[in-house]
Amino acid sequence: MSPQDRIQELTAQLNYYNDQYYQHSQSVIDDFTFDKLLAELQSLEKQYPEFTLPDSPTLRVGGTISKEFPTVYHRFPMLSLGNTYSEADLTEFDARVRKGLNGEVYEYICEQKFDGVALSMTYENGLLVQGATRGDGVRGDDITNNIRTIRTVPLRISAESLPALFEVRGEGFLPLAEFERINKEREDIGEPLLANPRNAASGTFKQQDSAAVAKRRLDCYLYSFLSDESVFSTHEESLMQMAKWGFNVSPTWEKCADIDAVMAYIAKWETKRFSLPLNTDGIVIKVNRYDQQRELGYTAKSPRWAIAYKYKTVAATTTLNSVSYQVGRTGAVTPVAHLTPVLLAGTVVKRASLHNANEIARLGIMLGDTVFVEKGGEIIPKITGVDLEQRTDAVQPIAYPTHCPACGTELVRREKEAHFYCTNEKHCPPQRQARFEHFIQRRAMNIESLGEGKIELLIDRGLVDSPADLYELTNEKLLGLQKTYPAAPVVHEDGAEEPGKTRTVKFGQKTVNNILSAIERSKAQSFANVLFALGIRYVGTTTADRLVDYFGSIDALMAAPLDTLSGVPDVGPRIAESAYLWFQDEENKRYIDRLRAAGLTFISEKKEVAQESESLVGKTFLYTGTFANFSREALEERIAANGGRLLSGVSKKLNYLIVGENAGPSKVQKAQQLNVTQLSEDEFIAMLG
Ligand SMILES: NC(=O)c1ccc[n+]([C@@H]2O[C@H](COP(=O)([O-])OP(=O)(O)OC[C@H]3O[C@@H](n4cnc5c(N)ncnc54)[C@H](O)[C@@H]3O)[C@@H](O)[C@H]2O)c1
Ligand SMILES: [Zn+2]
Repeated sequence: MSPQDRIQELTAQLNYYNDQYYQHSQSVIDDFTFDKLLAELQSLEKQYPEFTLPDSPTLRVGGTISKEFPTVYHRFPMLSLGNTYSEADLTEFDARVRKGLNGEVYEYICEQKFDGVALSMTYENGLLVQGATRGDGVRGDDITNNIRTIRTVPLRISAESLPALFEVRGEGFLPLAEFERINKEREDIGEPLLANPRNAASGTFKQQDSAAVAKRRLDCYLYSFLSDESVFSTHEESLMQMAKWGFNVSPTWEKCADIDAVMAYIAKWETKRFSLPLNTDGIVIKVNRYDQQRELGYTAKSPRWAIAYKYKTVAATTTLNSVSYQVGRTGAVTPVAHLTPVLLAGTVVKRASLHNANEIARLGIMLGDTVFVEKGGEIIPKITGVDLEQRTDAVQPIAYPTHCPACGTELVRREKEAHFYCTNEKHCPPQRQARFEHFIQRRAMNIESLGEGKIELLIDRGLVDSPADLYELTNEKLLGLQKTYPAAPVVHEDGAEEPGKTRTVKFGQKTVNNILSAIERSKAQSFANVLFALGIRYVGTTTADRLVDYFGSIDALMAAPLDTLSGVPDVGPRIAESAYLWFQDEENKRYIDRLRAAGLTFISEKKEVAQESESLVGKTFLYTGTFANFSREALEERIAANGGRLLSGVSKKLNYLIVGENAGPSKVQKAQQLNVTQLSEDEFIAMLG
């Protein structure tokens, strides 16, 4: 292929990857390969500048702006960072810095390279007025409402030394624990899993509904402070002061006197980074003094005073010994790879998820193969490929089961889905067990005292088959039950196995009392909780809330035609069909009858709001007009959830009138006459604390 053709090919390919990555939050290839292709293009363009295309990805900073959000111009451009995977390049970077600074003494600040989404936040007179994405570096998306949902981003900040106008920048991310929680929930209701925390964060920030964004607890680490006034003289000062002001600064940064100290920092964090609450993909090295940063300046894409060092993915090779199949709550069958134990980034790995049959086919993997396992930030490592050179004649194809490994029912594959399913929903043992676990969780019936193997024992002894049976348990049936379970073996770093401790589940009087009272209390759980507890595919807590708001009772819901169901806000045709079919099933109808007879709640009462804080306790409120961040309901909910009281009109008893756009003039006037304090929307938000 001629250089010109190759340049054309790479440009098209990389532009496609960039578009998928920044606009659609999808990684089609891994970062290392992406960076290699980009470097190849860069070097070809250097050799043959005449072939550089006008839309070359080397000319711009990553993402573009999207149509859905208002566009904002950055006061200071948001650049990318030069990056490298080699220490030799770092030494070169250091040499360039030394040369650029003409023999002056300089220091570096090393930080983690957080793997998320670059965010910019502008504060005016201490108030957060704008939050934006990096976009193309010059203009980004105005996602202020979404950024406001990040609890660690202060909505208002007051300190004497703060300039009237300043900007902070940082990385928005989805903490790993939150990512796992969301995926667990998605698995529970049968939704496809999110691929990785970075793409999930980027996708979340692009959502239009900030209430949905708020449900995912995003976070943000700040790493830069910008203002026209010169507030600091070093990056170090800015990090320390931002933390003091109450911004969320990760304490992982360090000052390094020279490039050797930088190398030591890199070595230190190579595996330690896996203990951080978020994914990182390297280290960012910055010259500490601002005057020296200015001296070194910028290229079109990135600062000359900083560079990112990226870690190569941590991989190991081991042998695939066998594959077992797990059946989840919704009947989805997931293959699990059993490996010869191998040490990977400080932990012993002996199992890896293979996701589904497609993944096995894609990898072309066979039993006995030598496989590559990689550790991303996720807790379960993944198999990324096969070392074909090591393949022997002894390998065996992986025989994907045609029948459920747990109950023998023939597996089916639904249209457009990657998983095979066992359809024996009610009686397949792992599905039944998972159905109970779903039922007793806090967000459902909250009978968690039945956790940790107790359900297993009840099922074992034939005391329960359906969750409705829980309501027929008695002291006599439970007291004294006992079973000892063999425990999983413990694997050491050298691969040696040791039998684990056995586990005994025992129902003493205290345990039985706890269980029976939790079961009794569960009858008071709200209709939304009960609806979620039923375990209808795709019906998560949010959908359950919507359905309850709309129908108010199980009878209305069960009588609803499919069309009505799919017309409910946030309930699409897919969820509607799943719910509709579930309620048509005779066995499900009997199940509901039994739960109803047991006294569970199947009708909604006035909506109760969960308490958020006591910041408004003892204060009374009224609002007028419309608001950027709240619907009327949401505003009323915030007042109640923070302990405030809503009044129905302006009177002497009123403390605050919250004034929005197009406020009613009579209310405002009366409030003025009675000396009632008026609040803007932002001021109200700040009061929430
Ligand atoms: N896999 C794919 O398909 C694909 C596609 C496009 C881009 N990418 C990846 O994205 C990279 C390009 O992304 P980019 O332009 O955002 O640049 P980058 O990831 O190389 O570095 C710049 C970004 O680093 C972030 N950052 C994290 N911690 C920081 C800290 N402590 N200080 C300063 N900045 C910090 C900021 O968001 C900043 O914008 C590529 O190198 C590639 O690895 C992958
Ligand atoms: Zn089964």
